[in-house]
Amino acid sequence: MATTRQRIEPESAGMSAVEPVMRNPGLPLDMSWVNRVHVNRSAVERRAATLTTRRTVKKEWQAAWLLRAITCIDLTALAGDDTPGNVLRLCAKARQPVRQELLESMGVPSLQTGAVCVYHNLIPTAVRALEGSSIPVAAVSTGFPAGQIPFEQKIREIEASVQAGAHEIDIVISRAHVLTGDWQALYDEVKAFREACGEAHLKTILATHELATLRNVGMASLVCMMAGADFIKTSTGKEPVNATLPVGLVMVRAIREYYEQTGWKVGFKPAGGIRTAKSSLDWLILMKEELGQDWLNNTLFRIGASGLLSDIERQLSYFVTGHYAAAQYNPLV
Ligand SMILES: O=C[C@H](O)COP(=O)(O)O
Repeated sequence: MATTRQRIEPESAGMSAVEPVMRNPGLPLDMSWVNRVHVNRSAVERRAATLTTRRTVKKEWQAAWLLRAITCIDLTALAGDDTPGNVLRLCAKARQPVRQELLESMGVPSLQTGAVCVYHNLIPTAVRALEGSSIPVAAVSTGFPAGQIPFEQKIREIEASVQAGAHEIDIVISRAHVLTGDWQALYDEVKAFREACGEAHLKTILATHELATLRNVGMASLVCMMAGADFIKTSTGKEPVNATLPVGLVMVRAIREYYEQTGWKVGFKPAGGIRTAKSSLDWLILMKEELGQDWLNNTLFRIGASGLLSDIERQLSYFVTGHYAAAQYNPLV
């Protein structure tokens, strides 16, 4: 039975109104800036390792941060066996990510995830299921996850997804452009994707594990932002290694530098393999420490995850009741 615990203030849970962020318009490719990117791997690894040990988030604050993490989740179904039925359940979960009795115990009237993320063919199902809510539908695109389809086909896929009602488009970059050092080709590709998106927001997936070096990750981050990316995203969730804190650190430092140089705020989305409440807190800590409060909301931060919500709900249930719910009472999302 849920008992009422410390009330969670909406602001600390990231549920108060957030100033709209003007979209990054991009700028001409500046190779002198891109070539200046240098990454000291051991310094990055040291900083990533200490980031999450220097700051701990306890009790009420932890519950507030977990609620905030939920508001930032791109709740994802990207499997070969996805069906309209799965996506309907996913959308219901996006509307009500945590049991109402738990929310009431924390004094939180309502909560929803940042977005629902699906393959192109399931956009209409998601759009219908989310009607009347403010939850955007994100679609993966451009031959996700490998991106090994012709350029024209990629453009048509983006246009078709926007036409079908997607508000956000998660594209994969051509890793070959990075691996061959053809930064102009990467810039041109992402700029064309941004144009094809129109009003829909563009998230550029770097698939960092396939970019060979952290320097390439930093350079690709910068080129995508120059080409007009609204978000830079770590991974597809399909690489052998997906979101890691060192890679995230390189990417958020690139975001910070881009902001300092241009005044434009670009969002960040770690994705792939994020399954525990503790790891969602680690990513929030990274954002707070490196980019500050402005990035701690779902206009500038998303977590791409298919299997994170159930652990967060389990931890919130513990916070409210003082014990963990038996496995059969935990949701399967
Ligand atoms: O963009 C989101 C990722 O594909 C999700 O990856 P995941 O299934 O490992 O959580």
